[in-house]
Amino acid sequence: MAEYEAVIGLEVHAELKTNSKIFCGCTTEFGGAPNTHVCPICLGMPGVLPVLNRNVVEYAIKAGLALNCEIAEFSKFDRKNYYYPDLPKNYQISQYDLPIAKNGYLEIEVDGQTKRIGITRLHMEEDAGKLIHQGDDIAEAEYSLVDYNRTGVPLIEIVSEPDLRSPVEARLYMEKLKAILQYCDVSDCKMQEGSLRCDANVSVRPKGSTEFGTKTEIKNLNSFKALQRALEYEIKRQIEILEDGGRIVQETRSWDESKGITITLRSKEEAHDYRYFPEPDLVPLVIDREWVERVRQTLPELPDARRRRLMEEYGLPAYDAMVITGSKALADYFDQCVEKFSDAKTVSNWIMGELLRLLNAHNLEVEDSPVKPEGLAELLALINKGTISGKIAKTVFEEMFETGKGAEEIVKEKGLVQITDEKVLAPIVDKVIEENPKSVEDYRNGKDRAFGFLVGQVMKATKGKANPQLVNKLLRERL
Ligand SMILES: Nc1ncnc2c1ncn2[C@@H]1O[C@H](COP(=O)(O)OP(=O)(O)OP(=O)(O)O)[C@@H](O)[C@H]1O
Ligand SMILES: [Mg+2]
Ligand SMILES: [Mg+2]
Repeated sequence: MAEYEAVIGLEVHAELKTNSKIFCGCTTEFGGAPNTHVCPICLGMPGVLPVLNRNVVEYAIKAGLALNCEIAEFSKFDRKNYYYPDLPKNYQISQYDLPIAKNGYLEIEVDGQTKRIGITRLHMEEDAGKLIHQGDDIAEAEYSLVDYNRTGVPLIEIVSEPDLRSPVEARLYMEKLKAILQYCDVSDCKMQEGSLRCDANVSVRPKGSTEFGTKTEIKNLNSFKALQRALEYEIKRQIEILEDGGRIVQETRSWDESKGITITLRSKEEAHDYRYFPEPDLVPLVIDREWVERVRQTLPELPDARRRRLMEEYGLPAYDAMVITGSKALADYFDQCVEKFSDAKTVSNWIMGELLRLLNAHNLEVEDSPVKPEGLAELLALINKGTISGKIAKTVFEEMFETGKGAEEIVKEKGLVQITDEKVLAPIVDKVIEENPKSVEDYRNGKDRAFGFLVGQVMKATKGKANPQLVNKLLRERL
C-alpha cells in the first residue's frame, strides 16, 4: 500500500462578545425563549436597513492583529445567497473578495518544533438562526422548529491555509486559535454552546506528491476530540477509496459522534452558486490606520509570549508553561497564586494535578473553581510551614473544593495538624516496632522494603498526620 499524507485546512467561526447584534440593536445573549431576541432587521422584513455595529469591526481588527494579519484599508460586505429556513432573508451578509483581514499565521508546537500555520483570511459575517429537528435523525425528523435569536449575532470566520498535516496538528491549531481569541477577549469560545465552531477540510495524497487531492468538508464538530476523531476517520475512509481504485467526491459530510463516522450531507456548492454580490445596503468600510494602531495598543500578552515569560521568569518547564497558558483563565489563576506563594513549580504541579483533575471531574471551568488562587496559596503555605503533609493537603484540597471552606479552617476543624513533636511520635514508633517483629528482622537482614512497610504502619497509626521525615529518623535510630 502506498504511503499517504493528509492535507487539512480549517474554517473556524467565532461569535463575537458584543452586547448587540451586527446590524441591529437586539441582544446577543445566549439562550432566552425562542424568537424573543429579534426585530424587523434581523428577521429580514422588507424595507429595513442594516446598520454596522462599530464594536464588531473593532473586535475583528483586534483578532486579525493577534493572528498576525494585514488589516485591509478598504473592505466591503457581500451577500451570500442561499435558501434555507434558518436564514430569513435568504441571504447572509458576509465578506467575499475583500475581507477585513488576510495573510496571517499562528504557531503550534509539534514534537518540540514550532510550526507556522498560515491564515488565509478573517472576515465578518452574521450568524444564521438555529433549527431544532424533532426526531433523532435529520433525515427522519417529522418537522423542524426554528429559533431566530442567533440570527444576526456577529461572527468572524477564520480560514486557514491547507498547512495542517495530521489530525493532531488540526487539534493543536484549534486549541491555539481558541486561546488567542480568548486572550483578546473577543469571543467566549464555548464549543458546547456553539460560540466557537469548526469545519474541517481534508484530502489525502501520496506522500511526496506536490499536488492536492480532492477534499471533503466535515461539519458538526462540537469538541476538540470530535475534530481529531472525525479527521482520523475521514482520512482512513479516503485512503481506502483510493486504494480500491475509486475517486473522492467533493462534498460536505457530517460527523456522527455516537457512531464515530462521517456521512454525506450534500455535494459541495461552488462559490458561484451563492451568487455573491456587493451588499447594496451598506457602504464599503474604510479603516484608517490610526484606528488600527489604537486597537494594536489594546492587545494583551498573547499565549506564546506568556508561555515564554513563564519559562523565563519562573523557570517553569516547557510542558508546564504550555498547559498553564493554554487558557487565559488558567494562566491568570497561576499568576495570582504565585503572587501569594512564590514557589512557582509547586504551584504549577498543584494546578496541573489536583486543580485540573477536580475541575474535570466536576465539569467546571477554571473561572468557576470553588478554590480561588488565594485559597490554593494558603494551602501550599501550610505544607511549607510543616503544618500539614503534602499527602494530607490533597484531602484538604478536595474538602476545600467541595465545601468552599478555607485550608486553615479545615485543618483546625478536622485536627489534621501534622505531628512534628518527637515526644508524641516516639511512643507510636515504638509500638509499631513492637507489633511487627517480623518486619524488623527482615529489615535487619537487609530487606529495604520492610522499612517502607514500617513507615507505612506509623502513617496509618497517625491517620497520615506524622511528619514523614521525622518518622524516618525515629525508625532509623531504633533499628
Ligand atoms: N485540497 C485540499 N485539501 C484540504 N484542504 C483544503 C484543500 N483545498 C483547500 N483546503 C482548505 O479548505 C478551506 C476552504 O475554505 P473556504 O472558506 O475558502 O471555502 P469554502 O469552504 O468553499 O467556503 P464556505 O465558507 O462557503 O464553506 C480552507 O481552509 C483551505 O485551506
Ligand atoms: Mg468558508
Ligand atoms: Mg466551508
